[in-house]
Amino acid sequence: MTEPIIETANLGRDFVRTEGPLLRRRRRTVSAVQDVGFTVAPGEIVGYLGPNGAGKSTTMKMLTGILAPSRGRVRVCGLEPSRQRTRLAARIGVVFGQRTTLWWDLPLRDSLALTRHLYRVPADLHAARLAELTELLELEPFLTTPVRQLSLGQRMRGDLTAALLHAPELLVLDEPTIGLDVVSKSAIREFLLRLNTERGTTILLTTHDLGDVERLCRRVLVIDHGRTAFDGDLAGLRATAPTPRTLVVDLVQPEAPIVVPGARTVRVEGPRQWLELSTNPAAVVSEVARAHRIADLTLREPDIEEVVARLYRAGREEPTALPRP
Ligand SMILES: Nc1ncnc2c1ncn2[C@@H]1O[C@H](COP(=O)(O)OP(=O)(O)OP(=O)(O)O)[C@@H](O)[C@H]1O
Repeated sequence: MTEPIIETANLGRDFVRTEGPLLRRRRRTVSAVQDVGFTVAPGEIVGYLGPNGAGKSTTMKMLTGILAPSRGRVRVCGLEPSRQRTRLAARIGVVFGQRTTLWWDLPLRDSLALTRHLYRVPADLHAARLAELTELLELEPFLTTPVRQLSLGQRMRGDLTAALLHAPELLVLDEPTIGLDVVSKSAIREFLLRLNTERGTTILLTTHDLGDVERLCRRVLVIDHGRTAFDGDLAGLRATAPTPRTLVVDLVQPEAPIVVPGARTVRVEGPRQWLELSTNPAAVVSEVARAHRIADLTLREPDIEEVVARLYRAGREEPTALPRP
């Protein structure tokens, strides 16, 4: 069996916070990450999901060596991140969507040249990789533009290039498409897919954008309150937190809310009605068609956002019953 590229077990990290009014300040220990355990094999794309404050960034920081764990085990590329940070930096690429590692005042090309020195990449290798990434990420039009003048999408492409010039085995991304428009998001996603399939680069990403998850992640890890709450594929996640499918009915003309067995009309807008299904869609469709004049019908699968939200709610109601694979 191949060695995992990421390995964590019983991983935890506490922070001491000072709280309360000035004269009665108290120190309180909070566990940002309580008990996280998962492994990632080379070549996987894994989405690391969870609500705000669940512990995603803290985990990422432990994986990349920025933070030392308070307890538990973490190995990345066979190294202990916080103790072997420099060696690890040569093997992984990291992009935090809301921050840039590029030099703000330099043209993108010069900023990327400095990155080469940082990672001690030989000049010819750097030139070849830069040419390849320039083509894949379409950097040419803005290579001479100072980083501060780049759009968010252009800067993200620059940051990805900087993270990949030393050809890392693992790419760790924290919110890689945050704030980007639809076209830029799609360009980044397609690029990441190619990187994974053509170069075999392993990718671990946090995201609140469920389009990222649906397009990229064959596997998702859900973290809630600092613990691994789910580890599996999207279909498994959907099955874990069953969320009804919706039948969208376009009637020929507006009508009162439809009443049929096996469905509940949850929304009406003019001639369009949304029916939440609790049974086989075929039965509902034939019943609706029998009793109403229909212009169009669409069956909608539950949005993954809703599925994840249901999983969080389930976790809060019954924390010990969280599904594990
Ligand atoms: N340096 C710190 N000192 C004190 N508390 C911290 C620190 N860093 C994180 N925390 C707390 O730990 C918890 C987890 O934070 P973390 O940033 O890892 O969550 P997250 O899942 O990345 O959230 P988001 O999606 O909002 O980025 C939060 O309650 C946060 O306030």
